Amino acid sequence: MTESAVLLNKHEVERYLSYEDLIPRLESVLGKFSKRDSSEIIQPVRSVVPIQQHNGFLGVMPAYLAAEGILCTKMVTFYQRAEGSSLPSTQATVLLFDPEHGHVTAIMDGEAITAKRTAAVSAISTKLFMPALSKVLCILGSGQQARSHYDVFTKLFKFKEVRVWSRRREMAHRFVNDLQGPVRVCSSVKEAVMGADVIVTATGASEPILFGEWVKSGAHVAAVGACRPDWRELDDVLMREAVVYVDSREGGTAESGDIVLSGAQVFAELGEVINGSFPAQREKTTVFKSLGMGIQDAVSAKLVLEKWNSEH
Ligand SMILES: NC(=O)C1=CN([C@@H]2O[C@H](COP(=O)(O)OP(=O)(O)OC[C@H]3O[C@@H](n4cnc5c(N)ncnc54)[C@H](O)[C@@H]3O)[C@@H](O)[C@H]2O)C=CC1
Ligand SMILES: O=C(O)C1=NCCCC1
Repeated sequence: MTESAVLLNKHEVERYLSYEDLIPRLESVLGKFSKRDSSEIIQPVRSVVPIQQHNGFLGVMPAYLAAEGILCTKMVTFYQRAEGSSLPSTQATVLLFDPEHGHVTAIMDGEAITAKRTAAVSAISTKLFMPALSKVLCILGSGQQARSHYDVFTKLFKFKEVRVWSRRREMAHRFVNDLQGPVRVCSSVKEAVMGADVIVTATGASEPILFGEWVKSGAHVAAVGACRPDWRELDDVLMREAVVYVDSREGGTAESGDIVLSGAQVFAELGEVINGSFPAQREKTTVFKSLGMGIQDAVSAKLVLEKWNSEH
């Protein structure tokens, strides 16, 4: 008879998951993943079930990390919501298993994990690729990812100015009213991104909203949305002129409309830069195209469970 699984809600997951603990674990697992040693890590590209009738998708994201003893899967739904909907567009649950015996050890909220680990990975890309002496951060979007990116970026980096643009101006104001620091609300994407050193795109857009002609040469773009092969956030000019990094080459090729439809070449994975096998071309305009990976959820969930265990 196995012990019953630990159940952790969003509030608990948020409390146990700190960026200080998470970032080094993500760097380490991204580096390991890029070595493609299948005796160490198994993580297929996620399976996605379209729910066409309701403008949604269900993604299943399993991962096994042998050395760490982590067996995990996240189930995530993502919907294109009507503007003003009060429902979150991304919802998720994470299951951890005992790899030796196969039973479930923890069931936890995956929304907080998805928000924090995605922002933490973007922060890793920004640390590697942002221009020296970066002063201006711009965030496009005002949802869950915009918020987690704001939190970690302003914690880790010293920007002099933060700008935000959202499709509906009142949503941008609501976003800003919830924050401690000063943020400038911009009325167009162009106004928001002109001269910015670091740009985060975290929207539900399916057509390009960010155009290369507006992006300062040498800027870094962390592109988080457009996770379907026919969706875009970035235009062809930006995709073709920038040095493109991804979290996983397989994910980028299968799921990113920005990569597939622009015909842009992927230069390297984040893990390949972390391992030193590819350079960080900091002096060039760079795009980190994030799709999200099961291994990122797996190390995050393990961290949460470790913290919970240490208190119980
Ligand atoms: N790369 C990754 O690992 C992950 C990516 N995502 C993706 O990131 C994006 C943001 O996710 P959340 O913050 O959870 O969503 P959210 O619903 O909380 O926020 C979405 C934001 O995009 C804006 N938006 C929606 N449609 C738009 C359009 N057509 N043009 C411009 N803005 C638009 C909304 O007004 C809102 O500000 C989504 O595309 C989601 O699928 C989400 C989780 C992980
Ligand atoms: O990695 C994830 O989790 C997601 N990626 C893209 C779509 C929403 C969830």
